[in-house]
Amino acid sequence: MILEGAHRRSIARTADGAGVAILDQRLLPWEVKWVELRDAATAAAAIREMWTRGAPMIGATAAYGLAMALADDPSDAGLAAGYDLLVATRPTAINLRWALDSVRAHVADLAPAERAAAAFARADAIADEDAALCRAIGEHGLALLRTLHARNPHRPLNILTHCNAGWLATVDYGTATAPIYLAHDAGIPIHVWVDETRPRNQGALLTAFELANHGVPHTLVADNAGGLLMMEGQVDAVIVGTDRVTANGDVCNKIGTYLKALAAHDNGVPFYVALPYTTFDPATATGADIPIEERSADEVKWLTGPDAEGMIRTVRVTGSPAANPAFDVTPARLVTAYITERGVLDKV
Ligand SMILES: CSC[C@H]1O[C@H](OP(=O)(O)O)[C@H](O)[C@@H]1O
Repeated sequence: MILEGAHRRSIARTADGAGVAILDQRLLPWEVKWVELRDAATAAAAIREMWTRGAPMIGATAAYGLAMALADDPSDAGLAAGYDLLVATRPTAINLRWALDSVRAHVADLAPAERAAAAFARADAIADEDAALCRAIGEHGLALLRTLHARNPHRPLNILTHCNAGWLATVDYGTATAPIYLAHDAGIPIHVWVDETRPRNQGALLTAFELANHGVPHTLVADNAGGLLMMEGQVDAVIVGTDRVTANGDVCNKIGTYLKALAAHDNGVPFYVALPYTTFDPATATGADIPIEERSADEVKWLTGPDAEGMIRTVRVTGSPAANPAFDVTPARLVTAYITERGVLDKV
């Protein structure tokens, strides 16, 4: 099912203002289902179990989750318990901690009776700011894509992306996809190679869904195809999102990103990382210091999707042991530039 319109806001306050509505991304693209989160425990489950995902998106969700915690218990103990519950959901994306720290700082000195409303207001501001940041990333990235396309103006610009760094991973526009959307809308012929992104298949299920919804030409490929495509000259640039960029510019992103960066470096293909300031972590020195989330081995061993009758089923591919690191680290030396809301920077 295609959503009406193209990119859109992926989180919104409920009508009564007491909760938030998010898309259950585990069901996409087969079913478009908005679910309401009305307490901190449900918000934590939504993040931990990846009903919703993407660094800025889990930051916004956690911010609202802390506001809901304070609506239930505005005491210092309630603030601490809500913070601890939500910050423990996923360790790698710095946006989660950044957003929780921001809300906590905003309310800590307030009287308990004032905390929930102030926390919701701060969460609203975080969400609105993210949409604006991603739009600005798109504007700066658009200028870059115009320059790249001018080198071969008689054919579409070919971009490869990994995982989903789209409007589903943020409040709107996306980070890696924002320049793609704006370039398409500006009439620049663009085509996207979409890495399927095993094992959670965010590319196959989410990025392909987003691009189809926006009418952007794209081709789904196996994660291992990117190196050949670059060697054959079929990729003009790689653009990815990120979950954390450290003080020295190392980039933590979905598992497999590092291998794309190596292939890009070996083939002289520019490798760009798109991020808002909320994903930059100057307090962490290098990528070696980032906690890499290890998710359930079942994500590698099981597959979920519609059967011939359209029923969503999960099947086990193997009974063998499996390992499932969810992220890797691309050294700064392999990054051509960072596409940010402040511009395209050769270092952060
Ligand atoms: C714009 S942040 C997107 C970033 O988050 C994804 O991770 P996950 O799907 O596990 O939340 C992936 O690393 C994307 O690049």
